[in-house]
Amino acid sequence: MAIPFGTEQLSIYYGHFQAVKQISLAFPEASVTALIGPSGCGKSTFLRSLNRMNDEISGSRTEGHIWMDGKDLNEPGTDVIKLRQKIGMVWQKPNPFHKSIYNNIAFGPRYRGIKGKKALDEIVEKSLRRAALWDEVKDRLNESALSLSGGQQQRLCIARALSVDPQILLLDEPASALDPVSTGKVEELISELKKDLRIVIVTHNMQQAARISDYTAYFYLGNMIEHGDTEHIFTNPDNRLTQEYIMGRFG
Ligand SMILES: Nc1ncnc2c1ncn2[C@@H]1O[C@H](COP(=O)(O)OP(=O)(O)OP(=O)(O)O)[C@@H](O)[C@H]1O
Repeated sequence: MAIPFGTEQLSIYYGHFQAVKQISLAFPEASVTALIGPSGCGKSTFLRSLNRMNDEISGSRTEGHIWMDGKDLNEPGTDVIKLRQKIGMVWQKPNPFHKSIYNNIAFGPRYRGIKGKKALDEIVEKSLRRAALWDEVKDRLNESALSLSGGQQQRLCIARALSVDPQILLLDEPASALDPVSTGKVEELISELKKDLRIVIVTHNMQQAARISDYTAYFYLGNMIEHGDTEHIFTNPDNRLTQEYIMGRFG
């Protein structure tokens, strides 16, 4: 199968319960794909499976394929640590390490074997600049990351994911815990980052999905009901279920 990055017939179970049902979805480069749908429809489970994070949940099982550059990431021999460097993840609640701002960013590169101060300084600056946080923190790099505001902490988590040069960024409701100003900054950042990355975002915020995504997939009860250009999904969806959700008639 020649999908640069995407799933083929992906199913995910918790015990006997099937949370994700045979979803095939490709993620084009330099684009944002939004996963939308009512609570419990399988968005986060699907998102977490893309870098094999869902495997960490005991009792979960994934069937089908996750393709990246011709390799099936769902194969048992996959090195998940390396995989998670290529496919970074940012969670709903900012979760910086209890370390300095600098060491949050330097952690991943050090783990990969980069030890020199100059090289680490460069990565820290570059990652913070890419996450639009450098100007706000450049004079306090040795302070605790926990001294930052919630919105700054979330951009720090994005910078941390960027520090190991991922090709793909998975974002699970990254702005839902943030105030409108911080949300705007994260949205601007996503639009900037997509120039170099594939981004997949779970969001409950329809306006946000419409604003920042190029493609939208609508999930319902573990099925992907519809997928296509965001403009099409939001203005003239093919499926009645998608339309009802977008119009706020349920969910
Ligand atoms: N660890 C788990 N163990 C058992 N079932 C789970 C687990 N995590 C999720 N589920 C179930 O899988 C289904 C999909 O959950 P998931 O969190 O992926 O949905 P979601 O669309 O992301 O929901 P939300 O929008 O509320 O975050 C739900 O029925 C949920 O109860």
